[in-house]
Amino acid sequence: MMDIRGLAYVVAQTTDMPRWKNYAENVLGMMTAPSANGGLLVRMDERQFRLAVEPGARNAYVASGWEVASQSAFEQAVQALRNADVAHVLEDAAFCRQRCAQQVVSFADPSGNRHEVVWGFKSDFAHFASPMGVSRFVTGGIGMGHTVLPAPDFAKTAAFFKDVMGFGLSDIMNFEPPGTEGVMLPIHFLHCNNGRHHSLAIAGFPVESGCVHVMVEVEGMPEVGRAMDRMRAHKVQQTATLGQHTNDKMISFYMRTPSNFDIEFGYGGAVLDWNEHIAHEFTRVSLWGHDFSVSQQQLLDKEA
Ligand SMILES: Cc1ccc(O)c(O)c1CC[C@@H]1C(=O)CC[C@]2(C)C(=O)CC[C@@H]12
Ligand SMILES: [Fe+2]
Repeated sequence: MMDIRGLAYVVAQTTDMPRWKNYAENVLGMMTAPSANGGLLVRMDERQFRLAVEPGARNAYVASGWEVASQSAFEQAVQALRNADVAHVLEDAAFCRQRCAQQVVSFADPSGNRHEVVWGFKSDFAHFASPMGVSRFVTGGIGMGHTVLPAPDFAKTAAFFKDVMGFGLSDIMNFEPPGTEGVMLPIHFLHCNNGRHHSLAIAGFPVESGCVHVMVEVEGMPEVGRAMDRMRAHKVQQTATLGQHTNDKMISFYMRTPSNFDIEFGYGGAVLDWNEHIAHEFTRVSLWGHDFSVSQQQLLDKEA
């Protein structure tokens, strides 16, 4: 079984690189640098990148990068893929350079989402200086945040993350899509070997862009509010209002990225001790706020 320490990075693709650069710098408040392959490396901390944007044929999510702590942990991860008969590629030196890692193994989960397991990140330890004055993104030992992936083949995908990738179940939500009755779509919130409530969630429905959302976390409530101001100033589509989740206590809002998945921008997520946690099912998305109908409303406003 793998011993994953956190979400190291995510990869997206776009048909409009200048739009992504503008979004990353002026809305998210992250640093950017051009990459060797005509893409964009987006920085949230001292690492070379946490979000890689590649030129592509569509606007979509490409891959999730998962970090293990050492070469032996990497070999153990590859062995877990072999033992489970999962097709995988040990990426070549040029690819590893692109990902700023010593070694990369790539594979797909049973729902077809691409994953990369890496060890040994590269960093120039340049000071993180947000172009929008964001003090700091919360990364480090708990990873860059969380990602929520479509898992239409739900049971197989849940088993894959538990049995092959070593994730643990934090909690469960059975989601009733608005306007439906009796339809229950499962969402599992999963943790790896760090204190973040979830580094991954899987949702039992397909998503066109390849990802439901990626969560990034800042250090204080003013930084969340200032990001909302920038979202409005740049006319970015908001997909949920400010609110606070019941399970990880995160205070966050949601907005669209140029790659058509969402970013959850939050503060104050719980860091848990897994020896004390008890898995449960919750029936309420948020303690307060998080109106996910605003994205629909904005579309209706546009049509009117
Ligand atoms: C319920 C929840 C707990 C913690 C999180 O970090 C988190 O993102 C969520 C929301 C999950 C989920 C979503 O992202 C897409 C829109 C969903 C399906 C809803 O409409 C309700 C729950 C939402
Ligand atoms: Fe989330």
